[in-house]
Amino acid sequence: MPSPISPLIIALDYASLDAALCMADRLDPRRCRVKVGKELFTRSGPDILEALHGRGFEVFLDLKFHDIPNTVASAVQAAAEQGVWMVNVHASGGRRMMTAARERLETHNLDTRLIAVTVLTSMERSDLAETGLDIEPMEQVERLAALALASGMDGVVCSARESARIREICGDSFLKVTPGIRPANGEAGDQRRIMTPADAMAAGSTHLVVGRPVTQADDPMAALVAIEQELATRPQGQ
Ligand SMILES: O=c1ccn([C@@H]2O[C@H](COP(=O)(O)O)[C@@H](O)[C@H]2O)c(=O)[nH]1
Repeated sequence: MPSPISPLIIALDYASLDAALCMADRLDPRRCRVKVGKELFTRSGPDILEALHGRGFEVFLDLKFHDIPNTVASAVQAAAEQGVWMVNVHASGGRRMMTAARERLETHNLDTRLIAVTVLTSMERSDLAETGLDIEPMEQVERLAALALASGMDGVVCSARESARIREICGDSFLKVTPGIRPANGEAGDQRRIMTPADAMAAGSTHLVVGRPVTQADDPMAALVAIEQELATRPQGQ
């Protein structure tokens, strides 16, 4: 299947396979990738992956594995063997967990992108403090991104607010997959560290994850086209 040149990944956060495919059938796999998350996968199982692959989509399976190294490595292997383009783990699972996942993919010659979640985009400083980390999200994101790089990850999930800093620390080719994307004046909802699509790209994000701004819009296709136009018309060099 041809890789889309677009950085857009549409989050298919739906409660059924039929609802997700209804949306997918309006999308063009040459213009975006799609993301399958916990709700949809728990309800539909691997059938959704087969259906999306059959339609030509590259799929990011966003299950954020976080467990002991052997369990995570086996889950990552299972995802990759189902042909997903990208899968993720939590960087806070630590170096041995991430390394085990990387080694498992290499042992089985699986080329699925493997990335690690740093700090969820729904979290702000006060949320971190309640978990015992009384620091700015940026500090923890920097720490976990460096650990993810050292543990063989292809990139991280972070907010676009951290993309520029991660590019400095981890380089251009290290993927910065950024949810929390909101059009100007868009509703943040439960997200806390947000950015507009154009600003996120200018900051160095390599991929933009967009869910509700498209899927919950009155006219999802118009919302998607508006984002595509915002990206197409952003100033050169940004
Ligand atoms: O830190 C993270 C990690 C994952 N997500 C996922 O991205 C989408 C965002 O959806 P919106 O509707 O655009 O807010 C969603 O599937 C999350 O599970 C994230 O938001 N933040």
